[in-house]
This record gives sequence, structure tokens and C-alpha cells, in this order.
Amino acid sequence: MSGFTVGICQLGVVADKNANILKAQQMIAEAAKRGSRLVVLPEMFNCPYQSELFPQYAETYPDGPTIAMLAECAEKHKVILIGGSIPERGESGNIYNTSFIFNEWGELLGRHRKVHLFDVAIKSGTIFQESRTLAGGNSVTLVETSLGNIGVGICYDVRFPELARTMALKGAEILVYPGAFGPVTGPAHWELLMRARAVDNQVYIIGAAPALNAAAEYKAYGHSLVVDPWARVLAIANEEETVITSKIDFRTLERVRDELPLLRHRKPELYR
Ligand SMILES: NC(=O)CC(=O)C(=O)O
Repeated sequence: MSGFTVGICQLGVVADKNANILKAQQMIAEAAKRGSRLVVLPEMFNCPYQSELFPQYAETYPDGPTIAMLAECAEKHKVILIGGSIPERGESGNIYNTSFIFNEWGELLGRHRKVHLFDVAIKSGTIFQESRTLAGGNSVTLVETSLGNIGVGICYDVRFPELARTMALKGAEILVYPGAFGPVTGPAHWELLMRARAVDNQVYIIGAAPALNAAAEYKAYGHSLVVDPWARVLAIANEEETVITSKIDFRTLERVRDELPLLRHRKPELYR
């Protein structure tokens, strides 16, 4: 198999959790109808991106309604589904920002708990403290799928090149980042970081963001995108609710890695 279509569901998150679940269901169906075999949702797609709300919207695997919807949709549409992220209540009672990943049979392939929590105070706009209600994950997530090896990070995780490099060295061909950059860091860094992770690891990058909801307290930047291993932006949304699709072609990945073999030219003994 040399390639396939990926679909990104850039949905506008609202306060009503059931409405978010329903919208996700509809957008996954739309992406599948347009030929997508890999479908990706945004960060915190069932819950407004506000720390104090995460406990109220949190779900437990496997019974939570959002999680059940993801498994059902993956099976119904026969897609690999990277379920953006939702607040997950873990075994210890801790809450995580978690991406659930399902295969075409609706089986859980893996889950990524956001490793790097978004605790920042940017004077020109964004003050956020995920650690008020969330705990960080402690593992690198790479899943083997029928479409290739997919590494998953969540939003702020994209700022840590070490994590992307670790996934690439473990065999990732595609890195998926559900994310929710805001109006300050979005225009400054979102596309730049996605293209940087693509060019320095020679992988496809998929960034899936919520649409802008002008009434929300946290204003998502949108601009979901697909970047190829040469750092070309193959598809990009604006800030509105939409499904975008793009082709992933492994021949491009092989060609780039062959012609410019930087992963083979590394000198790891110098980097310690
Ligand atoms: N929301 C995030 O986790 C990260 C983000 O918005 C940024 O890094 O900027």
C-alpha cells in the first residue's frame, strides 16, 4: 500500500457535551464518506478547553459515552480513529488529557496521555494552567496500524522535539498532534512547529485543532493541517468548522529519507 486519505474533523467545541459527541459522529462519517481511512479529531473535542471544566467532563475507559462513540464509529466506518483528546479519569482518580486510538474493528490500539502539561503565562494573552486539574502522562505512544506506524502527541507535546524524535526513531512514519493553540501562539507557532517536526524527522504530520468558537473563553486558532516529510503543507483549514482531507503517500517519505538521509547521519554519541 503506497498511501491513503486522511481526514481531519475541525469541530467547533461547545459547552454541551452531547452536542460535541453528536457533531464528532457526524464529522467522522463525513470524513469516511470522502474516502478517509485515517480520521483525526482535535484536542478536548468533547469539552471546552478550560482547566476547571475537565473534571466535570471526564470519562472512564471503556464506559464513557465519548469513548464508546469513538469505538463504534471506528468500527462502523472501518477507519483508524485518533480520537483527538478528552479528559480521562484514570485508575488512580487522576485526570489526564488523553487520546484514545481505535482500529477498524473498534478495538483500542493505544492511548496517549498528554505528557507535557500546558502551564504558561504569556503576558500578551495566554494564561493557562493545565496542572490545576490534570496529571501528565509518562509514556511515548506509537501504534502499529494497518496504515503504518503512527506516533501520537497532544498539543504542547509538539514543542518538545525530543518526543517527536523518539517516536521517529521507534519507527513512526506519521505523527499526529490533536491540539488547541490559541490566538497568541497559534499564528506565531502552530504551522512553524508542525513543519519543523516534519522536516527534522522526515515524517508526515497531522495537526487537528478545534474550530474557533467566538463565544468560548479560550479561543481556538483552528488551522488543522497535514504536512509532508519535505515540510510542504498539503492541506490547511482556516478557523471555521470543517472536514479537510489529504493524501498520505509513503513513496514521498521513502524518497525524502533516501535522498537526504539525515536520520542515518545522526551522531548520537555527541548529543548526550
Ligand atoms: N494548548 C496547548 O497545549 C499548547 C499551546 O497552545 C501552545 O503550545 O501554544
